[in-house]
Amino acid sequence: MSAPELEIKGVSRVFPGRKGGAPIEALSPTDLTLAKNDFVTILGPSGCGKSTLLRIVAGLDKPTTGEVLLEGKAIKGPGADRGMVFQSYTLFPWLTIRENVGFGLREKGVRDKQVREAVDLYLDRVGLSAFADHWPKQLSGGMQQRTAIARALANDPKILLLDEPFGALDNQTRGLMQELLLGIWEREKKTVIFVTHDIEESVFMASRVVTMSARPGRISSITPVDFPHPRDYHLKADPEFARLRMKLTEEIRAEVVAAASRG
Ligand SMILES: Nc1ncnc2c1ncn2[C@@H]1O[C@H](COP(=O)(O)OP(=O)(O)OP(=O)(O)O)[C@@H](O)[C@H]1O
Repeated sequence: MSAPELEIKGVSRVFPGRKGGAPIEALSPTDLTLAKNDFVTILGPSGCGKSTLLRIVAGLDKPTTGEVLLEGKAIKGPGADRGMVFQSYTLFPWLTIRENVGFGLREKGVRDKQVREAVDLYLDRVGLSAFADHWPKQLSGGMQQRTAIARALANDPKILLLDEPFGALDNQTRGLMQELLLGIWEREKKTVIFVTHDIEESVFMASRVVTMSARPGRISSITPVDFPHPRDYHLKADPEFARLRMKLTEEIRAEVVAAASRG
């Protein structure tokens, strides 16, 4: 295996209980290592700590124990080396699509010409060149998420962190977005962590599917997904794809049933 790109080592998170209640162990000590160009999807029932783990990797939250290393360096806070895309549309409404995509680069003091080149390149990659001068509110949800992906990529991060990025989209748009993101990943070879509730999506996108169980959140399985690239929607009809989807459905189902019986 090549040198690890990201190492999650013994990372846990305990939140203080509300109003004197018992503390909440959102994440029990967790280890996960990603190689460069890995595409890991994280799948699990609601409340199993997926977002907590992603926020810690992003540097938006601090672990109670453990540490996260990116290319051997401990993560201490948010940084341009990690690009985030959330489920809710997070574009700046007062900036045009072009200005949104170029925002991070401008903040870093990159020269205008380079900003323009990067913005043009990534708007082209997500198919939004014709909308560069529109405002976010003039775009559909899918187009806003494409802009958010272009914005994350324009900063040339080492790793992309996506928290249910297609969760609010209709099924058709979602399928197209999956192919679009995979196409970009196949080309750019970024390292990706992608949180989703959707089992089919988790298999379609991933090199490895990590499942998590709740209370306290922990990794319950890691499933390699070896289908070749480029992948397109025909893969979803493949018998081996159906077998993996069923295996994960059963795992997650058992988790949800167990969590419900714990009350
Ligand atoms: N700031 C906080 N304070 C207290 N408890 C929190 C906080 N953030 C998360 N939790 C709790 O930690 C647990 C894990 O939450 P988290 O949002 O990471 O789960 P998740 O798997 O991403 O859920 P979902 O799929 O519903 O988004 C939950 O029980 C949640 O209520």
